[in-house]
Amino acid sequence: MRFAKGHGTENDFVILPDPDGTLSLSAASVAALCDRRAGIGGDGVLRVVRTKAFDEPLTGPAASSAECEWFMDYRNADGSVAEMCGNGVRVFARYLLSAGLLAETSFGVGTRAGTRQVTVHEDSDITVDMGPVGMLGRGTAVLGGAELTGERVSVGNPHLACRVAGPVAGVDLGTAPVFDAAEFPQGANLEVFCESEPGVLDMRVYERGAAETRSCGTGIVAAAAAASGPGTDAQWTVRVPGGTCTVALESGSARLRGPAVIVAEGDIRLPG
Ligand SMILES: N[C@@H](CCC[C@H](N)C(=O)O)C(=O)O
Repeated sequence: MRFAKGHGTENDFVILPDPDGTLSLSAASVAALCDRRAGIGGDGVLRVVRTKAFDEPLTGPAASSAECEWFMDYRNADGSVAEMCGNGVRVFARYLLSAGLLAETSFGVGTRAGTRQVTVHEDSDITVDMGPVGMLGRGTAVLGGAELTGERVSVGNPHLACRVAGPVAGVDLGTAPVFDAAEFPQGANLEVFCESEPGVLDMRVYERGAAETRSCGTGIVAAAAAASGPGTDAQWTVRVPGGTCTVALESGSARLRGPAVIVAEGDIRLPG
């Protein structure tokens, strides 16, 4: 089958075009595709399916085919399903355009968290309207035996965004954080961030279902929201190991802007 590979600030994805929804994608197949030695390698898989052909029952705010022709079926590298992926939506949009599946510069993309509106800029950056940002109160995780406290934030998917005192490079993200199951029944993504200069955050992330990645769009929004405080409108530049994005927080919603590129295309026999 055809595949493409793309990334947004080095959060990288295997893209599988499946317009008519005929592909049966097991967790084992996803993990094999994302394997960096035996597969293509990626932090996740973006299955590109027409919204009207996406037949999984949706529990959250459903994306309708009237709002968006295409649905991003997101899978983490370990094969688990996620509600949303901010960098993934940008890369998904770039793929739709480069594959000639859409020609507009503004359109909706379906996700399990609802439709996300995308705008493609002349400098080739892409902005995603990330929808409502839910500030859910304080939360904790244990990382390497030490307790970290931060803000629980929903960006369609769950996050614990923790402000740390020192440079984020000093935080050991080599082991999986342990979350309180009462606070995070579905698990969570963990962000550590500090304000390196006014209006600029440095951030690293340990992603649910993938370990440390070089960027996470929903995590960038969660860190910006945690740094601002509930109900505060603000603009942030967020630096991650894989690059830089900007976030605009306004009236409880967020817009995320950053790059997205397709780096390879080819054929692969689907593993599993
Ligand atoms: N990298 C993504 C988030 C992908 C999903 C996440 N690991 C989860 O399980 O919630 C992003 O750019 O937002």
